[in-house]
Amino acid sequence: MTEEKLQQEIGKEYVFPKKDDNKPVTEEIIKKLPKVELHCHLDGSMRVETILEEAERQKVKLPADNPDKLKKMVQPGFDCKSLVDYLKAFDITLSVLQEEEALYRAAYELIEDVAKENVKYIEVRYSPILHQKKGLGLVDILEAVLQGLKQGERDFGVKSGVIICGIRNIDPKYSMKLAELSVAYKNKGVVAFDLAGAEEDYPAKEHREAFQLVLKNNLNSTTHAGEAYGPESIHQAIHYCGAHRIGHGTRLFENGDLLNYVNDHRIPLEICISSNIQTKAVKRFEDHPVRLYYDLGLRITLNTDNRLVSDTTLTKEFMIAHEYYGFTLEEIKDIIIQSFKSAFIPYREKRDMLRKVIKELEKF
Ligand SMILES: O=c1[nH]cnc2c1ncn2[C@H]1C[C@H](O)[C@@H](CO)O1
Ligand SMILES: [Zn+2]
Repeated sequence: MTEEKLQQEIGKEYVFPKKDDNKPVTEEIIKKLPKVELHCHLDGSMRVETILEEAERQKVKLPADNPDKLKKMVQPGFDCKSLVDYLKAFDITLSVLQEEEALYRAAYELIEDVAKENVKYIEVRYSPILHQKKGLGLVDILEAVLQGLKQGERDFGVKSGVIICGIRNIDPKYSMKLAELSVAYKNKGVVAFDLAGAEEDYPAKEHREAFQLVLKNNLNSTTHAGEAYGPESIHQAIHYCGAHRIGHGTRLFENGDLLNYVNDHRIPLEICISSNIQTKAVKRFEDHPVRLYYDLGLRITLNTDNRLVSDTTLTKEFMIAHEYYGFTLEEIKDIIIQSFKSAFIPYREKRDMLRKVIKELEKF
């Protein structure tokens, strides 16, 4: 999109600012910065070795029996054609996530993994209804993950919250059940309700009853939107479902009026750059609107989406932000602070956490 076209769309004069912060940005530094992750799917972020071991333990047949081959099958990479194509990888991860032991392990290991890159707080999302193939109940599926996360916090010091996902392409009556589960676990580990899955042909407003229940019970919500469909999808997420944050929001720039609304209301965007290139939300890294969003003052956060499926880490995502869009160290620290501000943590607790984080960030 040309600069002129952008200005027409956004309805305000847009000037690309010059940045004169010359501090080096290296993987080593980014890894050490205290970070927060708000958009990370449990079933997309397992270790490949764990999938193999769990398959053996549970006698589940996988389409490949060694880590390299299996990786190729669960990492669609940049040749992936669409979101629907990308989501096929989850058939494999979900095949070994149908027992409490495996759910506990996946949650625990995710905390161990993110601790290695100094993530201080993570919101882990998944959809319990996708884990019922062996007959587990929704509460057991949630408890297993909560226990894994808690043990992870004890061992590695990373705090976390669960976001429960309804699925767009599954009957909305199940979203309602998941919304009820989310409300029942409010202040007991669940921090929000979300809607994931195939976006095109499955509008969020079909699930608005679930969102209404969540809202009326004073629980947070976020919605995947503007990833495989245009800004109309983001409009629905906000105005029909009352989403407090937007998952991706990649195509928000196509509607300047809505973009201004999102900006004015400080609605955070959970941006996942690598995932967006893979699902073809944007064609090339160069085309991603993250720089534009930041410069316009939108509240943005950087995330992995799926550590295994997208073959990434939060450190990698920040390095991409630096290498492709010129984010400086000061800007990266600013995004980290914005991310903390966007977390679904009670205000006073968040304020205290933020103070500590800012002190730590000042050392870099
Ligand atoms: O980027 C995504 N967009 C929409 N749905 C997604 C994305 N990543 C994962 N999912 C789906 C697949 C998982 O099974 C489900 C719950 O984590 O959410
Ligand atoms: Zn996602």
